[in-house]
Amino acid sequence: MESIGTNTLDSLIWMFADFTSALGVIIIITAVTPPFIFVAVVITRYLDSTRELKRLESNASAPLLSLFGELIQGVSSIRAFGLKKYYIMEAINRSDELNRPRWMSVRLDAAGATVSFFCAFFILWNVHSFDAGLAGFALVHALQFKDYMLFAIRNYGDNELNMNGVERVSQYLKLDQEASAQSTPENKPVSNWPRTGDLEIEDLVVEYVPNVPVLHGLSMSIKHGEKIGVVGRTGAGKSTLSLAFLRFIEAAKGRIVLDGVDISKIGLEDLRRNVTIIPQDPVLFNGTIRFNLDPFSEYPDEIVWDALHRAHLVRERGSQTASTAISVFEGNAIDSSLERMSGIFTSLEAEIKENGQNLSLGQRQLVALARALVRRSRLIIMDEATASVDFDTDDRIQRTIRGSEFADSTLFCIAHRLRTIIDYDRVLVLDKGKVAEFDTPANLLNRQGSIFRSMCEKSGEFEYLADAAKRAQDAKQFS
Ligand SMILES: Nc1ncnc2c1ncn2[C@@H]1O[C@H](COP(=O)(O)OP(=O)(O)OP(=O)(O)O)[C@@H](O)[C@H]1O
Repeated sequence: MESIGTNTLDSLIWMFADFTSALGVIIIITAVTPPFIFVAVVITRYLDSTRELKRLESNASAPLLSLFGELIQGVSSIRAFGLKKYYIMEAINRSDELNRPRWMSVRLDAAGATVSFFCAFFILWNVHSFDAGLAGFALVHALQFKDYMLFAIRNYGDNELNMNGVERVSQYLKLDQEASAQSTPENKPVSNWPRTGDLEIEDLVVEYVPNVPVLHGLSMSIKHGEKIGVVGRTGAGKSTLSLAFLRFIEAAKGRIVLDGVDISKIGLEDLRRNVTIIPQDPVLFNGTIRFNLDPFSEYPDEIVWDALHRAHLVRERGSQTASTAISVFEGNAIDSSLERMSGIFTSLEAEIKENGQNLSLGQRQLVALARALVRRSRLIIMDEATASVDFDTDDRIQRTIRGSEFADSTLFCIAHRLRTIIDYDRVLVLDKGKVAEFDTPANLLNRQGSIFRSMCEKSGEFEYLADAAKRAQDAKQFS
């Protein structure tokens, strides 16, 4: 964008100025020495190839520069593997490639010299019939011809590079746009929508490429507050389903109805404010932890602290205001509001760097979980949300999810770790974009030959999973 804004116009103007000047010179010399027109035609044809050479020169510089980068970063590995000779030869070859098009300037010099030569030759040939002033005028311009052409071609090359940026922007402009973010008065859901997490998925077909469905007509009915584990082989369509809930991909057919409202009919803002996704790699913003949990400052500090506590991002419960929570840690003489070693927050003003660079992936996932806790959405989707935390933390998070915090929320949890979802209400097994199995974990485990049973067997912890599923089933029957 910077090169479009600053360089493109300049190089365009200079290119036109230089080409016009070169054309002016050709006209002047041709007027004085008419046979020059033949030389001009030959030279212009030859200049077509010099433009191509300029493009080759630009292309050849990237491999050489990237080789320098590799050399600087990997110098110890190169020495360790004795690859010095290889890299020296590679550098020589790449700089040869870069220098080959540089013959362009030599050829241009030759072209310029040819122009001056022919001009001088013609003048001398007709020396008696020429006015001295006119001869000098033509010769001076003939000598400048080379410079004009050199700059015109240089600007032409720069211009081609800058135009790559313009071309990319124009491609982006042609991309399909998302649906409208705002609901219209006719399709705006009621203010407290969704009151329940009742969900109906009816014959849902989703495709990334037209007519190539990834989800093939999924249909299911989920009751308010149900916890659904979603499993399946890689590429089965689990993440696609989660993207469809937020309409990152629109349904090609069928619909998703949340608490009686077809989600495809409302504005994206209303939908995405009310559905929370905790993705595999959560996005965090540069700012404070408070800003990351509650960007629109809609909730009091107590709720934000509570969410941090439940997501295991503060050490002690204590009192839940910022000032008192800091005082809990006063004895530790913490000079930062984020304890670096443990990733525990001691102030809501703790800094989060761009994209959460100062947190581990597991900690970023916990922050995303805290975000969901603050919003208490009725529909929560966790896409491998705890894949990067240790078993113990995962276990505690699962207890939080099953606890009163999410009692009112319908939860979809995509998990490769089967123990994460083994005591959920139901397990959805996706296979090649279709519902292969959908039942309680205990029922699926008891069904000989079920995909879920075979996944549990292959996990190496079948006994544990079978026991946990049975205990969960018994607990539900008892309650
Ligand atoms: N952006 C995309 N464009 C085209 N096809 C895609 C795109 N993203 C995913 N797919 C295809 O959709 C299918 C389902 O992918 P999806 O990511 O939903 O699988 P998944 O079950 O979540 O896999 P994993 O467990 O590895 O995350 C795959 O066949 C994949 O190739």
